[in-house]
Amino acid sequence: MQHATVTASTPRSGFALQATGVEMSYSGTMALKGVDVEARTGSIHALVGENGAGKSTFLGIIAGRVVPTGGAVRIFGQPHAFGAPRQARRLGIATIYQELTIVPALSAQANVFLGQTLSRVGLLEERRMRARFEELAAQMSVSIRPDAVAGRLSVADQQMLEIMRGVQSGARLLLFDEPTTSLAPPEREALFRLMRQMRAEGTTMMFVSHNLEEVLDISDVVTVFRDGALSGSAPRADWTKPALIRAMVGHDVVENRRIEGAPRKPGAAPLLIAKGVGVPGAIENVDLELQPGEILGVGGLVGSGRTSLLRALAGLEPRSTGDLVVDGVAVSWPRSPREALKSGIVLVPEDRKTQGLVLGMSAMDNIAISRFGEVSRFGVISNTAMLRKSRAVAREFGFAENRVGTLVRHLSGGNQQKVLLGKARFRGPRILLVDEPTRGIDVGAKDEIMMTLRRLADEGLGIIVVSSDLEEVIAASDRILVMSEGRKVAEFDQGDTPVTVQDILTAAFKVMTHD
Ligand SMILES: Nc1ncnc2c1ncn2[C@@H]1O[C@H](COP(=O)(O)OP(=O)(O)OP(=O)(O)O)[C@@H](O)[C@H]1O
Repeated sequence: MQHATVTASTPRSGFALQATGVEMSYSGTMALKGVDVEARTGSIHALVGENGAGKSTFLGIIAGRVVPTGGAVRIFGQPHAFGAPRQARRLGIATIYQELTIVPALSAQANVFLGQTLSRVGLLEERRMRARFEELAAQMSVSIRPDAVAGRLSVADQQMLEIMRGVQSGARLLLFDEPTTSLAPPEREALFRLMRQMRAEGTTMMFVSHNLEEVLDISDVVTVFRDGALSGSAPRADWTKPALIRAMVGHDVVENRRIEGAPRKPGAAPLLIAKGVGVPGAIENVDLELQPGEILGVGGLVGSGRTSLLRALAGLEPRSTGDLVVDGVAVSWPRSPREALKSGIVLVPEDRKTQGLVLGMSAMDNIAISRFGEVSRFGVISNTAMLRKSRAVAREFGFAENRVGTLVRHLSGGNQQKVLLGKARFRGPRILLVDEPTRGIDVGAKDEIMMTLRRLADEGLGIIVVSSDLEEVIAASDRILVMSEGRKVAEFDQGDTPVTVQDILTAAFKVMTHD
Protein backbone atom coordinates (compact mmCIF):
# COMPACT_ATOMS: atom_id res chain seq x y z
CA MET A 1 0.00 0.00 0.00
CA GLN A 2 2.67 2.38 1.06
CA HIS A 3 4.53 1.61 -2.15
CA ALA A 4 1.52 2.66 -4.24
CA THR A 5 1.29 5.97 -2.36
CA VAL A 6 4.94 6.66 -2.94
CA THR A 7 4.86 5.99 -6.67
CA ALA A 8 1.67 7.97 -7.05
CA SER A 9 3.30 11.09 -5.61
CA THR A 10 6.63 10.40 -7.30
CA PRO A 11 7.15 11.93 -10.70
CA ARG A 12 7.85 9.83 -13.75
CA SER A 13 11.58 10.23 -13.41
CA GLY A 14 11.63 7.61 -10.63
CA PHE A 15 14.35 9.52 -8.84
CA ALA A 16 14.07 10.45 -5.20
CA LEU A 17 17.14 12.62 -5.52
CA GLN A 18 18.92 14.33 -8.40
CA ALA A 19 21.83 16.55 -7.47
CA THR A 20 23.84 18.34 -10.13
CA GLY A 21 27.02 20.34 -9.76
CA VAL A 22 26.64 20.72 -6.00
CA GLU A 23 29.35 22.93 -4.54
CA MET A 24 30.09 23.98 -1.00
CA SER A 25 32.76 26.38 0.06
CA TYR A 26 33.28 27.16 3.74
CA SER A 27 35.14 30.44 3.67
CA GLY A 28 37.61 29.20 1.12
CA THR A 29 37.63 25.48 2.01
CA MET A 30 35.97 23.61 -0.84
CA ALA A 31 34.11 20.85 0.96
CA LEU A 32 32.29 19.90 -2.29
CA LYS A 33 33.63 20.73 -5.72
CA GLY A 34 30.60 20.20 -7.94
CA VAL A 35 29.17 16.71 -7.47
CA ASP A 36 26.39 14.93 -9.37
CA VAL A 37 24.49 12.23 -7.47
CA GLU A 38 21.23 10.49 -8.32
CA ALA A 39 19.24 8.05 -6.21
CA ARG A 40 16.37 6.01 -7.59
CA THR A 41 13.17 5.78 -5.61
CA GLY A 42 13.15 2.67 -3.43
CA SER A 43 16.90 2.13 -3.42
CA ILE A 44 19.67 2.12 -0.83
CA HIS A 45 22.50 4.39 -1.82
CA ALA A 46 25.80 4.47 0.11
CA LEU A 47 28.23 7.39 0.25
CA VAL A 48 31.77 6.53 1.23
CA GLY A 49 35.03 8.45 1.44
CA GLU A 50 37.89 9.44 3.70
CA ASN A 51 37.39 11.71 6.71
CA GLY A 52 36.64 15.20 5.47
CA ALA A 53 35.78 14.06 1.92
CA GLY A 54 32.45 15.91 2.04
CA LYS A 55 29.90 13.18 2.77
CA SER A 56 28.20 14.83 5.75
CA THR A 57 28.20 18.17 3.97
CA PHE A 58 26.35 16.54 1.08
CA LEU A 59 23.79 14.95 3.43
CA GLY A 60 23.44 18.30 5.22
CA ILE A 61 22.55 19.97 1.92
CA ILE A 62 19.95 17.34 1.11
CA ALA A 63 18.54 17.57 4.65
CA GLY A 64 18.11 21.31 4.09
CA ARG A 65 20.50 22.28 6.87
CA VAL A 66 23.38 23.49 4.73
CA VAL A 67 22.99 25.99 1.89
CA PRO A 68 25.33 25.04 -0.96
CA THR A 69 27.35 27.70 -2.73
CA GLY A 70 26.44 26.20 -6.12
CA GLY A 71 24.46 23.52 -7.92
CA ALA A 72 20.89 22.27 -7.96
CA VAL A 73 18.98 19.47 -6.26
CA ARG A 74 15.60 17.98 -7.09
CA ILE A 75 13.74 15.88 -4.53
CA PHE A 76 11.09 13.60 -6.04
CA GLY A 77 11.33 15.82 -9.10
CA GLN A 78 10.77 19.09 -7.22
CA PRO A 79 13.37 21.81 -6.76
CA HIS A 80 14.87 21.65 -3.28
CA ALA A 81 14.53 24.65 -0.98
CA PHE A 82 18.00 24.89 0.45
CA GLY A 83 18.56 25.83 4.05
CA ALA A 84 14.98 25.09 5.03
CA PRO A 85 14.94 21.91 7.11
CA ARG A 86 11.21 22.18 7.72
CA GLN A 87 10.54 22.39 4.00
CA ALA A 88 12.84 19.39 3.52
CA ARG A 89 10.75 17.46 6.04
CA ARG A 90 7.63 18.39 4.09
CA LEU A 91 9.23 16.95 0.97
CA GLY A 92 9.54 13.70 2.94
CA ILE A 93 13.18 13.88 4.02
CA ALA A 94 14.34 12.74 7.47
CA THR A 95 17.89 12.53 8.78
CA ILE A 96 19.44 10.19 11.32
CA TYR A 97 22.51 11.98 12.53
CA GLN A 98 25.94 10.66 13.32
CA GLU A 99 26.09 12.95 16.34
CA LEU A 100 23.09 12.05 18.40
CA THR A 101 20.29 14.56 18.73
CA ILE A 102 18.60 12.81 21.64
CA VAL A 103 17.14 15.07 24.35
CA PRO A 104 18.62 13.51 27.50
CA ALA A 105 15.94 14.61 29.95
CA LEU A 106 13.05 13.22 27.91
CA SER A 107 11.82 9.64 27.87
CA ALA A 108 12.80 7.20 25.14
CA GLN A 109 9.29 7.38 23.71
CA ALA A 110 9.14 11.18 23.75
CA ASN A 111 12.43 11.26 21.86
CA VAL A 112 11.09 8.99 19.15
CA PHE A 113 8.03 11.17 18.62
CA LEU A 114 9.85 14.46 19.07
CA GLY A 115 8.43 17.16 16.85
CA GLN A 116 5.56 15.01 15.62
CA THR A 117 1.88 15.09 16.51
CA LEU A 118 2.68 16.43 19.97
CA SER A 119 -0.02 19.03 19.71
CA ARG A 120 -2.57 16.26 19.52
CA VAL A 121 -1.30 14.36 22.49
CA GLY A 122 -4.17 12.95 24.44
CA LEU A 123 -4.64 9.63 26.11
CA LEU A 124 -5.50 7.91 22.86
CA GLU A 125 -2.52 9.47 21.15
CA GLU A 126 -0.34 8.42 24.06
CA ARG A 127 -1.54 4.83 23.72
CA ARG A 128 -1.00 4.86 19.98
CA MET A 129 2.49 6.23 20.45
CA ARG A 130 3.31 3.56 23.00
CA ALA A 131 2.00 0.80 20.73
CA ARG A 132 3.99 2.19 17.80
CA PHE A 133 7.10 2.50 19.98
CA GLU A 134 6.78 -1.10 21.06
CA GLU A 135 6.16 -2.27 17.52
CA LEU A 136 9.27 -0.46 16.27
CA ALA A 137 11.37 -1.68 19.19
CA ALA A 138 10.32 -5.26 18.45
CA GLN A 139 11.10 -4.82 14.76
CA MET A 140 14.54 -3.57 15.64
CA SER A 141 15.07 -6.17 18.39
CA VAL A 142 15.74 -3.57 21.07
CA SER A 143 14.55 -3.78 24.64
CA ILE A 144 14.36 -0.11 25.57
CA ARG A 145 11.55 0.77 27.96
CA PRO A 146 9.39 3.58 26.52
CA ASP A 147 9.63 5.56 29.77
CA ALA A 148 13.38 5.13 30.25
CA VAL A 149 15.18 8.46 30.59
CA ALA A 150 16.99 8.81 27.27
CA GLY A 151 20.09 10.41 28.75
CA ARG A 152 20.72 7.36 30.91
CA LEU A 153 20.70 4.94 28.00
CA SER A 154 23.87 3.67 26.37
CA VAL A 155 25.11 5.39 23.22
CA ALA A 156 23.99 2.33 21.24
CA ASP A 157 20.46 2.52 22.63
CA GLN A 158 20.38 6.27 21.98
CA GLN A 159 21.43 5.53 18.42
CA MET A 160 18.57 3.03 18.13
CA LEU A 161 16.16 5.74 19.36
CA GLU A 162 17.51 8.11 16.78
CA ILE A 163 16.86 5.50 14.08
CA MET A 164 13.38 4.78 15.44
CA ARG A 165 12.60 8.49 15.23
CA GLY A 166 13.67 8.65 11.58
CA VAL A 167 11.72 5.54 10.64
CA GLN A 168 8.65 6.66 12.56
CA SER A 169 8.55 10.01 10.76
CA GLY A 170 7.23 8.22 7.67
CA ALA A 171 9.86 9.89 5.47
CA ARG A 172 10.22 8.79 1.87
CA LEU A 173 13.88 9.74 1.70
CA LEU A 174 15.85 8.75 4.79
CA LEU A 175 19.39 10.01 5.26
CA PHE A 176 21.62 8.05 7.64
CA ASP A 177 24.94 9.51 8.75
CA GLU A 178 26.91 6.53 10.06
CA PRO A 179 24.04 4.75 11.74
CA THR A 180 25.92 1.63 12.78
CA THR A 181 29.17 2.81 14.36
CA SER A 182 28.10 2.07 17.91
CA LEU A 183 26.03 -1.02 17.14
CA ALA A 184 27.07 -4.63 17.66
CA PRO A 185 26.37 -7.29 15.00
CA PRO A 186 22.84 -8.24 16.15
CA GLU A 187 21.65 -4.59 16.27
CA ARG A 188 23.25 -3.97 12.90
CA GLU A 189 21.45 -6.95 11.42
CA ALA A 190 18.15 -5.77 12.89
CA LEU A 191 18.68 -2.34 11.33
CA PHE A 192 19.51 -3.85 7.95
CA ARG A 193 16.41 -6.04 8.05
CA LEU A 194 14.37 -2.93 8.69
CA MET A 195 16.11 -1.04 5.89
CA ARG A 196 15.42 -3.85 3.43
CA GLN A 197 11.79 -3.91 4.48
CA MET A 198 11.50 -0.14 4.03
CA ARG A 199 13.13 -0.39 0.62
CA ALA A 200 10.53 -2.99 -0.39
CA GLU A 201 7.88 -0.47 0.67
CA GLY A 202 9.39 2.19 -1.60
CA THR A 203 11.49 4.23 0.83
CA THR A 204 14.75 5.61 -0.53
CA MET A 205 17.73 5.56 1.81
CA MET A 206 21.06 7.28 1.49
CA PHE A 207 23.66 6.40 4.03
CA VAL A 208 27.22 7.25 4.97
CA SER A 209 29.40 4.55 6.42
CA HIS A 210 33.04 3.75 6.97
CA ASN A 211 32.31 0.05 7.24
CA LEU A 212 32.82 -1.15 3.70
CA GLU A 213 31.54 -4.66 4.38
CA GLU A 214 28.18 -3.31 5.43
CA VAL A 215 28.20 -0.92 2.48
CA LEU A 216 28.63 -3.87 0.13
CA ASP A 217 26.06 -5.87 2.06
CA ILE A 218 23.17 -3.43 2.08
CA SER A 219 23.51 -0.95 -0.81
CA ASP A 220 22.19 -0.98 -4.33
CA VAL A 221 24.51 1.80 -5.48
CA VAL A 222 27.77 3.04 -3.96
CA THR A 223 29.14 6.55 -4.58
CA VAL A 224 32.67 7.44 -3.53
CA PHE A 225 33.72 10.97 -2.57
CA ARG A 226 37.34 11.96 -2.58
CA ASP A 227 38.48 15.35 -1.42
CA GLY A 228 35.15 16.99 -2.23
CA ALA A 229 34.78 15.43 -5.68
CA LEU A 230 33.17 12.26 -7.01
CA SER A 231 35.69 9.52 -7.57
CA GLY A 232 33.24 6.82 -8.61
CA SER A 233 29.60 5.81 -8.57
CA ALA A 234 28.30 2.42 -9.65
CA PRO A 235 25.85 -0.35 -8.77
CA ARG A 236 26.95 -2.54 -5.88
CA ALA A 237 27.73 -5.47 -8.21
CA ASP A 238 30.45 -3.45 -9.91
CA TRP A 239 32.37 -2.82 -6.69
CA THR A 240 34.72 -4.93 -4.63
CA LYS A 241 36.16 -3.89 -1.32
CA PRO A 242 39.68 -3.25 -2.68
CA ALA A 243 38.18 -1.22 -5.54
CA LEU A 244 36.23 0.90 -3.04
CA ILE A 245 39.36 1.49 -0.95
CA ARG A 246 41.36 2.51 -4.01
CA ALA A 247 38.64 4.95 -5.07
CA MET A 248 38.56 6.42 -1.54
CA VAL A 249 42.20 6.56 -0.58
CA GLY A 250 44.06 6.21 -3.88
CA HIS A 251 46.00 3.12 -2.80
CA ASP A 252 45.47 -0.31 -1.22
CA VAL A 253 44.98 -0.70 2.54
CA VAL A 254 44.92 -3.98 4.44
CA GLU A 255 42.07 -3.73 6.93
CA ASN A 256 42.41 -4.97 10.49
CA ARG A 257 45.85 -6.39 10.01
CA ARG A 258 47.23 -7.89 13.16
CA ILE A 259 49.58 -5.42 14.84
CA GLU A 260 52.03 -7.27 17.06
CA GLY A 261 53.68 -5.44 19.92
CA ALA A 262 57.23 -5.64 21.15
CA PRO A 263 57.84 -8.96 22.95
CA ARG A 264 56.42 -8.81 26.46
CA LYS A 265 58.81 -9.32 29.32
CA PRO A 266 57.83 -12.49 31.15
CA GLY A 267 56.92 -11.88 34.75
CA ALA A 268 56.70 -8.08 34.39
CA ALA A 269 54.83 -6.51 37.31
CA PRO A 270 51.27 -5.52 36.37
CA LEU A 271 50.71 -1.83 35.74
CA LEU A 272 47.12 -2.10 36.86
CA ILE A 273 45.16 -4.61 38.90
CA ALA A 274 41.45 -4.01 39.35
CA LYS A 275 39.49 -6.44 41.47
CA GLY A 276 35.79 -6.87 42.06
CA VAL A 277 34.79 -3.89 39.93
CA GLY A 278 31.09 -3.18 40.22
CA VAL A 279 28.71 -0.52 38.96
CA PRO A 280 25.17 -0.95 40.34
CA GLY A 281 22.84 -2.06 37.59
CA ALA A 282 25.63 -2.40 35.02
CA ILE A 283 28.58 -4.59 35.98
CA GLU A 284 29.42 -6.98 38.75
CA ASN A 285 32.62 -8.33 40.19
CA VAL A 286 34.96 -7.86 37.21
CA ASP A 287 38.67 -8.57 37.75
CA LEU A 288 41.35 -7.48 35.33
CA GLU A 289 45.09 -7.03 35.06
CA LEU A 290 47.06 -4.94 32.62
CA GLN A 291 50.79 -5.19 31.98
CA PRO A 292 52.88 -2.25 30.84
CA GLY A 293 53.19 -2.39 27.05
CA GLU A 294 50.02 -4.38 26.70
CA ILE A 295 46.81 -3.75 24.80
CA LEU A 296 43.84 -5.44 26.44
CA GLY A 297 40.77 -5.63 24.22
CA VAL A 298 37.29 -5.81 25.68
CA GLY A 299 34.77 -7.65 23.53
CA GLY A 300 31.07 -8.11 24.10
CA LEU A 301 27.72 -7.04 22.81
CA VAL A 302 26.03 -3.72 23.33
CA GLY A 303 24.83 -3.54 26.91
CA SER A 304 27.40 -6.06 28.14
CA GLY A 305 28.94 -3.48 30.46
CA ARG A 306 32.06 -2.67 28.40
CA THR A 307 31.65 1.09 28.62
CA SER A 308 30.67 0.99 32.31
CA LEU A 309 33.88 -0.87 33.06
CA LEU A 310 35.99 1.83 31.41
CA ARG A 311 33.99 4.64 32.99
CA ALA A 312 34.36 3.09 36.45
CA LEU A 313 38.13 2.86 36.07
CA ALA A 314 38.20 6.47 34.84
CA GLY A 315 36.36 7.83 37.89
CA LEU A 316 33.16 8.58 35.99
CA GLU A 317 30.84 6.21 37.85
CA PRO A 318 30.39 7.68 41.33
CA ARG A 319 28.61 4.58 42.63
CA SER A 320 31.22 2.13 41.38
CA THR A 321 33.27 0.01 43.75
CA GLY A 322 36.41 -2.08 43.52
CA ASP A 323 40.03 -2.41 44.56
CA LEU A 324 42.75 -0.82 42.52
CA VAL A 325 46.50 -1.37 42.48
CA VAL A 326 48.59 0.81 40.18
CA ASP A 327 52.24 -0.05 39.73
CA GLY A 328 52.22 -2.27 42.81
CA VAL A 329 50.67 0.39 45.05
CA ALA A 330 47.09 0.13 46.35
CA VAL A 331 45.25 3.35 45.55
CA SER A 332 41.77 4.45 46.53
CA TRP A 333 39.03 3.72 44.01
CA PRO A 334 38.76 6.78 41.68
CA ARG A 335 35.70 8.94 42.37
CA SER A 336 36.43 11.56 39.70
CA PRO A 337 38.44 11.83 36.47
CA ARG A 338 40.90 13.98 38.41
CA GLU A 339 41.52 11.17 40.91
CA ALA A 340 41.87 8.67 38.07
CA LEU A 341 44.41 10.97 36.41
CA LYS A 342 46.43 11.05 39.63
CA SER A 343 46.85 7.30 39.16
CA GLY A 344 47.74 7.94 35.50
CA ILE A 345 44.40 6.76 34.11
CA VAL A 346 42.76 8.69 31.22
CA LEU A 347 39.65 7.81 29.23
CA VAL A 348 38.88 8.60 25.60
CA PRO A 349 35.06 8.54 25.75
CA GLU A 350 32.85 7.13 23.03
CA ASP A 351 30.59 10.15 22.72
CA ARG A 352 32.92 12.90 21.60
CA LYS A 353 30.28 15.58 21.36
CA THR A 354 28.89 15.50 24.86
CA GLN A 355 31.76 14.00 26.83
CA GLY A 356 34.94 14.79 25.06
CA LEU A 357 35.32 18.02 23.13
CA VAL A 358 34.42 21.68 23.41
CA LEU A 359 32.97 22.27 19.96
CA GLY A 360 33.37 26.05 20.05
CA MET A 361 37.11 25.86 20.69
CA SER A 362 39.89 25.15 18.23
CA ALA A 363 41.45 21.72 17.95
CA MET A 364 44.60 23.17 19.50
CA ASP A 365 42.79 24.58 22.54
CA ASN A 366 40.92 21.33 23.01
CA ILE A 367 44.17 19.42 23.07
CA ALA A 368 46.01 21.89 25.30
CA ILE A 369 43.20 22.73 27.74
CA SER A 370 43.84 19.65 29.81
CA ARG A 371 47.43 20.51 30.60
CA PHE A 372 48.09 24.20 30.78
CA GLY A 373 51.28 23.55 32.75
CA GLU A 374 52.82 22.09 29.62
CA VAL A 375 52.14 25.13 27.50
CA SER A 376 52.59 27.99 29.94
CA ARG A 377 55.39 29.70 31.83
CA PHE A 378 54.74 31.42 35.15
CA GLY A 379 51.02 31.01 34.51
CA VAL A 380 51.13 32.69 31.08
CA ILE A 381 50.13 30.54 28.16
CA SER A 382 52.65 30.45 25.38
CA ASN A 383 50.91 30.27 22.03
CA THR A 384 54.05 29.01 20.37
CA ALA A 385 54.37 26.17 22.87
CA MET A 386 50.69 25.36 22.49
CA LEU A 387 50.95 25.28 18.71
CA ARG A 388 54.08 23.16 18.78
CA LYS A 389 52.73 20.62 21.27
CA SER A 390 49.28 20.35 19.75
CA ARG A 391 50.75 19.92 16.28
CA ALA A 392 52.96 17.10 17.51
CA VAL A 393 50.03 15.36 19.20
CA ALA A 394 47.75 15.90 16.20
CA ARG A 395 50.36 14.46 13.87
CA GLU A 396 50.54 11.29 15.94
CA PHE A 397 46.93 10.48 15.20
CA GLY A 398 46.97 11.50 11.53
CA PHE A 399 45.22 14.85 11.99
CA ALA A 400 46.42 17.48 9.52
CA GLU A 401 48.78 19.76 11.46
CA ASN A 402 47.77 22.86 9.57
CA ARG A 403 44.21 22.46 10.83
CA VAL A 404 44.92 22.67 14.57
CA GLY A 405 43.58 26.23 14.58
CA THR A 406 40.18 25.16 13.16
CA LEU A 407 37.16 25.20 15.47
CA VAL A 408 36.27 21.62 16.36
CA ARG A 409 32.68 22.32 15.31
CA HIS A 410 33.94 22.80 11.76
CA LEU A 411 35.83 19.54 11.59
CA SER A 412 34.43 16.37 10.07
CA GLY A 413 33.37 13.67 12.54
CA GLY A 414 36.42 11.53 11.88
CA ASN A 415 38.78 14.43 12.42
CA GLN A 416 37.05 15.29 15.71
CA GLN A 417 37.76 11.75 16.81
CA LYS A 418 41.46 12.20 16.06
CA VAL A 419 41.51 15.40 18.13
CA LEU A 420 39.86 13.55 21.01
CA LEU A 421 42.57 10.90 20.95
CA GLY A 422 45.25 13.60 20.81
CA LYS A 423 43.72 15.38 23.77
CA ALA A 424 43.77 12.24 25.93
CA ARG A 425 47.32 11.52 24.89
CA PHE A 426 48.41 15.04 25.85
CA ARG A 427 47.30 14.45 29.42
CA GLY A 428 50.25 12.09 29.74
CA PRO A 429 48.49 8.91 30.86
CA ARG A 430 50.21 5.70 31.83
CA ILE A 431 46.98 3.81 31.42
CA LEU A 432 44.86 4.82 28.45
CA LEU A 433 41.26 3.62 28.22
CA VAL A 434 39.77 4.00 24.75
CA ASP A 435 36.11 3.50 24.00
CA GLU A 436 35.39 3.01 20.30
CA PRO A 437 38.61 4.67 19.11
CA THR A 438 37.84 4.30 15.43
CA ARG A 439 34.23 5.40 15.53
CA GLY A 440 33.66 7.36 12.32
CA ILE A 441 37.24 6.86 11.17
CA ASP A 442 37.97 6.03 7.55
CA VAL A 443 39.68 2.81 6.54
CA GLY A 444 43.12 4.36 6.00
CA ALA A 445 43.14 6.44 9.19
CA LYS A 446 41.90 3.49 11.24
CA ASP A 447 45.10 1.60 10.58
CA GLU A 448 47.13 4.69 11.50
CA ILE A 449 45.30 5.04 14.81
CA MET A 450 45.76 1.40 15.70
CA MET A 451 49.47 1.67 14.86
CA THR A 452 49.73 4.74 17.10
CA LEU A 453 48.08 2.92 20.00
CA ARG A 454 50.52 0.07 19.51
CA ARG A 455 53.45 2.45 19.49
CA LEU A 456 52.24 4.04 22.73
CA ALA A 457 52.02 0.57 24.26
CA ASP A 458 55.53 -0.21 23.08
CA GLU A 459 56.61 2.95 24.93
CA GLY A 460 55.28 1.36 28.12
CA LEU A 461 51.67 2.52 28.37
CA GLY A 462 48.97 0.03 29.24
CA ILE A 463 45.93 0.37 26.97
CA ILE A 464 42.40 -0.98 27.25
CA VAL A 465 40.34 -0.85 24.05
CA VAL A 466 36.60 -1.29 23.76
CA SER A 467 35.21 -1.59 20.25
CA SER A 468 32.03 -2.89 18.67
CA ASP A 469 34.20 -3.98 15.76
CA LEU A 470 35.35 -7.36 17.04
CA GLU A 471 37.77 -7.82 14.14
CA GLU A 472 39.44 -4.64 15.27
CA VAL A 473 39.60 -5.81 18.89
CA ILE A 474 41.27 -9.00 17.70
CA ALA A 475 43.71 -7.23 15.38
CA ALA A 476 44.83 -4.75 18.03
CA SER A 477 44.92 -6.67 21.31
CA ASP A 478 47.39 -8.91 23.11
CA ARG A 479 44.69 -10.25 25.39
CA ILE A 480 40.92 -10.10 25.11
CA LEU A 481 38.42 -9.99 27.92
CA VAL A 482 34.85 -10.88 27.00
CA MET A 483 31.95 -9.27 28.85
CA SER A 484 28.37 -10.44 28.83
CA GLU A 485 25.48 -9.09 30.86
CA GLY A 486 27.76 -7.16 33.20
CA ARG A 487 30.17 -9.96 33.96
CA LYS A 488 33.50 -11.13 32.68
CA VAL A 489 32.79 -14.42 30.94
CA ALA A 490 36.07 -15.26 29.21
CA GLU A 491 39.62 -14.14 28.76
CA PHE A 492 41.83 -15.06 25.81
CA ASP A 493 45.56 -14.61 25.43
CA GLN A 494 46.46 -14.14 21.79
CA GLY A 495 50.04 -15.12 22.60
CA ASP A 496 48.78 -18.71 22.81
CA THR A 497 46.35 -18.97 19.90
CA PRO A 498 44.80 -16.23 17.79
CA VAL A 499 41.19 -15.59 18.73
CA THR A 500 38.33 -15.49 16.21
CA VAL A 501 35.15 -13.38 16.21
CA GLN A 502 33.28 -16.63 16.66
CA ASP A 503 35.22 -17.41 19.88
CA ILE A 504 34.17 -14.05 21.35
CA LEU A 505 30.55 -14.34 20.30
CA THR A 506 30.31 -17.93 21.53
CA ALA A 507 31.66 -16.88 24.94
CA ALA A 508 29.27 -13.93 25.09
CA PHE A 509 26.19 -15.85 24.01
CA LYS A 510 26.85 -18.97 26.08
CA VAL A 511 26.19 -17.07 29.26
CA MET A 512 23.11 -15.36 27.87
CA THR A 513 21.50 -18.64 26.81
CA HIS A 514 22.37 -20.44 30.04
CA ASP A 515 20.78 -17.83 32.28
N1 LIG B 1 30.58 24.39 9.32
C1 LIG B 1 31.78 24.24 8.73
N2 LIG B 1 32.64 25.27 8.64
C2 LIG B 1 33.84 25.13 8.05
N3 LIG B 1 34.26 23.98 7.48
C3 LIG B 1 33.46 22.91 7.53
C4 LIG B 1 32.18 22.97 8.17
N4 LIG B 1 31.60 21.75 8.06
C5 LIG B 1 32.48 20.96 7.40
N5 LIG B 1 33.59 21.66 7.07
C6 LIG B 1 34.76 21.15 6.33
O1 LIG B 1 34.30 20.57 5.11
C7 LIG B 1 35.06 19.39 4.78
C8 LIG B 1 34.13 18.22 4.58
O2 LIG B 1 33.59 17.82 5.83
P1 LIG B 1 32.47 16.70 5.99
O3 LIG B 1 32.01 16.74 7.41
O4 LIG B 1 31.45 16.85 4.93
O5 LIG B 1 33.34 15.37 5.73
P2 LIG B 1 32.93 13.84 5.85
O6 LIG B 1 33.23 13.20 4.54
O7 LIG B 1 31.54 13.71 6.34
O8 LIG B 1 33.98 13.34 6.92
P3 LIG B 1 33.87 12.23 8.13
O9 LIG B 1 33.96 10.89 7.49
O10 LIG B 1 35.11 12.48 8.95
O11 LIG B 1 32.61 12.48 8.89
C9 LIG B 1 36.06 19.22 5.92
O12 LIG B 1 37.27 19.81 5.50
C10 LIG B 1 35.44 20.01 7.06
O13 LIG B 1 36.42 20.48 7.95
